[in-house]
Amino acid sequence: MSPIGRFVTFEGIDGAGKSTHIDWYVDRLRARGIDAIRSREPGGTPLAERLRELLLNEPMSMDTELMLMFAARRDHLERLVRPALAAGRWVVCDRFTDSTWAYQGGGRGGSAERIAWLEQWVHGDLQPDRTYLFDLPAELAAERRASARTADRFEREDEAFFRRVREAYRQRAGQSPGRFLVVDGRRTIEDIQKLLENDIASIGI
Ligand SMILES: Nc1ncnc2c1ncn2[C@@H]1O[C@H](COP(=O)(O)OP(=O)(O)OP(=O)(O)O)[C@@H](O)[C@H]1O
Ligand SMILES: Cc1cn([C@H]2C[C@H](O)[C@@H](COP(=O)(O)O)O2)c(=O)[nH]c1=O
Repeated sequence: MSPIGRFVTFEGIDGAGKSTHIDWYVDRLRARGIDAIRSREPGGTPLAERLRELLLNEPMSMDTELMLMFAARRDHLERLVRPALAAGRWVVCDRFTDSTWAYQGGGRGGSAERIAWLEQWVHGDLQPDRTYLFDLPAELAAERRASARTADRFEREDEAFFRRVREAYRQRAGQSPGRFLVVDGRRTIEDIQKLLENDIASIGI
């Protein structure tokens, strides 16, 4: 019997700690003999990475941003995610459509109806099997970002924007408690790793 692929996503406001843990998580899966790949959105394919460059750096309207996010996602799904899952691989992805609900919906105040329509069109019933939401107050995330790197177009948004994004994420997690695991980003890296390690067993190995 062929192995079952799994789709795992990492979510959270910028600076909440996703990138710190995702490589470690993929390594832990591989140590258990799981064929896992890491990807990210926007991005993950040559075309989607080019769209990422634009999305993170080029000024654009809210609607253009929303449509480019989904254009990048469609390419990523067609060329990388769906083939990998069909081959029984695990795809561990830094952000997916929950980011769109949180940033373009919560942060920018975009129409929920449009996001829902695009979500249905672009990926139908495909949803992650597990989503880790790294939850951190906006002011703490801003402090962590400041010491880490140069800000892109999203990271230059003010604290009120990130408070709305965080709230939208928390609402999403409340709507799908079976899919989400909310990780308190204030915990130590070691504590978070223990939590993730324990969780891997619960998602079907
Ligand atoms: N649990 C933690 N405790 C203390 N510092 C942390 C913790 N997790 C991450 N950090 C630090 O916070 C900073 C931001 O973390 P990281 O880059 O992982 O965030 P991110 O959520 O991936 O952000 P982005 O979405 O913008 O890429 C880094 O300097 C990292 O070392
Ligand atoms: C998928 C997706 C992403 N974003 C935003 C969120 C982040 O600020 C950037 C990506 O940067 P990261 O360092 O890789 O986290 O893109 C968004 O607004 N909407 C989305 O759907």
